[in-house]
This record gives sequence, structure tokens and C-alpha cells, in this order.
Amino acid sequence: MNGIPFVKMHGLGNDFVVFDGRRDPAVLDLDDATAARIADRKTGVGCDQLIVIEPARDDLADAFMRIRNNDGGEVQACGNATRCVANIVMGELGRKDVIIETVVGLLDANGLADGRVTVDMGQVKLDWRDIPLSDAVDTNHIPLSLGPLSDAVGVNVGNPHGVFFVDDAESIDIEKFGPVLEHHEMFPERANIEVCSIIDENKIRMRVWERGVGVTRACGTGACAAGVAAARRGLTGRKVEVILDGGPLTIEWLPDDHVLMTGPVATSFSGFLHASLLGNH
Ligand SMILES: N[C@H](CCC[C@H](N)C(=O)O)C(=O)O
Repeated sequence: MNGIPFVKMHGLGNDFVVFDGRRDPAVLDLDDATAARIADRKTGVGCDQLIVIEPARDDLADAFMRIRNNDGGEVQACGNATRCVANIVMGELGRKDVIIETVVGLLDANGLADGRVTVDMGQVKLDWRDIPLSDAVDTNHIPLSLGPLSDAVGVNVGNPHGVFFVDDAESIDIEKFGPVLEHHEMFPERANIEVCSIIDENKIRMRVWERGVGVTRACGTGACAAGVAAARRGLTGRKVEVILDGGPLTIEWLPDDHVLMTGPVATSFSGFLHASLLGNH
């Protein structure tokens, strides 16, 4: 069978096509259009994010992870994919602690006995300039409202998030409000939009509209943003379980502003990408 090998993986249903650019240089330096073609759920393999594992640049890292959304755009962070890539690298190296490099820094990952993976997603940023926002506002109360959503919390987890709290997250038409908020002028780099309801001081229900993708079953960086936002508002403690459409993630916001995310990894299938999808006819 010819073609470029890939592995189809997911984290709570947030799904990925994972290529190994260390072995297949043809998948290095993909352009946005090619990435979108591969991610297309009808004529490509189909995924929320397209991931390419590359050789590490930093001597401390075991591998570099490049992340592209379903729309082909390259982004800075993807928590669920980080667990999947870490799981691959742990298997290659035969150890449970690995370091995954991204465009925004080094992420420590640790494999647990139950098969889940904990990733230190780095230090969250809370200043308006770092979200980023277009106005110098208090990021704990962003003056943004649309329909039933108002008073967002801005959090950067390597990527931008706008977190809204409501009484019942399930009742919000996120397909209607998500795209408008994703592209709102308040977010110069657009934003991932989370809609959350507090179950108790240790548990949050969250749904997500992802930048460059749409509604996904789970978003690791979004869960980190929701956990931090809830703690900032005094709605929960600093360690919470975030219940996503696809299942739970455990999030802990440490005193040094690092955020730990723990969750599962799953592999669906392996395959071979036909060269025509790479634009090589
Ligand atoms: N699903 C990913 C988030 C991808 C974020 C991406 N949509 C962006 O544009 O930042 C996660 O598990 O963290």
C-alpha cells in the first residue's frame, strides 16, 4: 500500500489525523489549503485538528507538535492532541515522562497507570494583551454580550479563549452564537468560545465552539480555560472536573499559574493518505 501513513486518534471525541514528519518529510511545511483538504470530513480523512509530529528543536524536548485546525489554519495549542502525541512518544521511548514542544513552549506530559495522560499546559495568561483582546479591559469581566451570553472571562492557554457562564450550558444554541463570538472584534486572533454551567464547587459542565473548527466533543485548552475562569470568579476551587460532550477532563490551576490537564487517549485506526491529497497528482 503506497501513500503517507497516518494514525487517527481522539481525546474524548476531539479527533485528530496524526502524521509523522520525522519519517515522512512530505507532510512537513503543509500549506493551509492542503491541511484543510486532508481534514475535510467528506473528501479527506476528516478531523478537528491535523497534527504533524516533527523533530524537536529544543534539546530538552522529545518531539515537536505542529497543530492545524480543520480550516487549515495553524494554531498554538491543542490539549487533547498533546495527550495523543505524548502517548505515541512514550511508546517510542519506553518512558512515561516526555516533553512535547510546540510553537508556544515545552509541555511536560506524564502517563498514568490507568492509561490517562497528564499534561502541564504551561502558564495561563490573563492580561488583555496576552489573550489577546482588542481593548484594555478587565479580562475577568469582558464587556461582551450576545443573546443569553454576557460578561465573558478571557484566558490564554497558548491559544485564546472566551468563557461564558450560564445556568444551563445545554440550553445555549452554541452553533448560533459561537461563530459570531469567535469572530468578534474583541478577539483580534479570533477565539475558542466556551459555555459553562457550574454543577458544584468541583465540577463544571462545558460545551465549546472551537476557533477554526466549530462545535467539538471536547477541547482540552478550553477545559483549562473554563477551570481557571471558574476559579477566578470564585465559582469553584482550583481543581475541577470539566464535563464535556465527550466526557470528563480533570483540570488543576496551580499557584504558579501552570495548568494541569488529565484525560484519556484513544486510537481509532491507521491509514495511508493518497498522494493526490498532498497536491502531488
Ligand atoms: N481541541 C483543542 C483545542 C484546539 C484549539 C483550536 N481550535 C484553536 O484554534 O486554538 C484542545 O483540545 O485543546
